Amino acid sequence: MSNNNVFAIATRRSPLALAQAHMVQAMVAAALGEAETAAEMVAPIRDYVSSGDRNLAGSLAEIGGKGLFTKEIEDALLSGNARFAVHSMKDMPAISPPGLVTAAIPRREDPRDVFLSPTSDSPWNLPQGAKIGTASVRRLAQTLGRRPDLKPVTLRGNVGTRLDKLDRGDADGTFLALAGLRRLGLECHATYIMPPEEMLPAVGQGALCVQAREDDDEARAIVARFNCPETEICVAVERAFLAGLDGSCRTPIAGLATITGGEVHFRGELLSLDGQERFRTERNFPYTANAIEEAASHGAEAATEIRDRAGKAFFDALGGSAG
Ligand SMILES: NCc1[nH]cc(CCC(=O)O)c1CC(=O)O
Repeated sequence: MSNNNVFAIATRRSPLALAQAHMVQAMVAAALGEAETAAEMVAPIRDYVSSGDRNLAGSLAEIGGKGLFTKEIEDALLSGNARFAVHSMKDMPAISPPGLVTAAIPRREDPRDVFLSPTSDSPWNLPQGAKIGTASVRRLAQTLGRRPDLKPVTLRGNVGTRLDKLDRGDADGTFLALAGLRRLGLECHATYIMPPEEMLPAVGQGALCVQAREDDDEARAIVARFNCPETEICVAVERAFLAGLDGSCRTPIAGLATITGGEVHFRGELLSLDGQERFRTERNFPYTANAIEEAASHGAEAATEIRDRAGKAFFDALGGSAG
């Protein structure tokens, strides 16, 4: 496993993944003290087609859930073909594969979801029985909870593909992460930014994960320079909450931590697939940089509370492993 001097960055080939990899490429060049014009030389981008991208039929849950979008890229790291990998934090499995670590979490982009529709200014104002296009069990449950009459349709594919499908009338409305739209320069397509009170985002949404080999001290030291301690704490709370509840994407789970005035504020929720059952909790605690484990313990404790309140029957009904 040779560490060549080039800091190659592995990524998926989708337009969003490439945009994110280019952002990290610029950060790596800056951390190395290189001019932006040298970025492609010092940190070339190597793109891979993931099994998640190859299997676009069916829902994520059916195909096999999280990990599908990360495996090929992680293999590139482990084999030494790349020094870094860039992932959406939202797509990361609960547990890091052996030999790899999250080496940096850059400052988070806006974590909120957006609603997109050619005809309606909000999901709540869609006509009776309208088609809502989403493959996300979380977004669907959160929507059906308030609008059980809406008809779910699958609208998978890259962000651009989904916008095309929406224009063609495959659905009357859909949801996307604001972060992704922004990174693609497509924010103008957003119809309505969902307040977290109306749609709590997915755990990790809007954050990036810069992964490296655990034993690659040189690579880890470089990206540590653009790690964002606040984002790291927020992601630690949210991911501990997710891990404590299930961690798969078959369960409608949402979680968002924010920091204001030196306080971490966390909200988490678990829903039934039809959104009719909903368990919410909150935690507030002082922000301390680097207190990752303490932050994670708040998320884990919030998960235990929700798990107890929901009860075994709730998880059995989901058919999940979170019994
Ligand atoms: N599930 C795919 C995925 N993974 C991360 C993002 C958005 C970017 C982010 O959350 O940082 C998206 C698309 C979407 O949900 O709209």
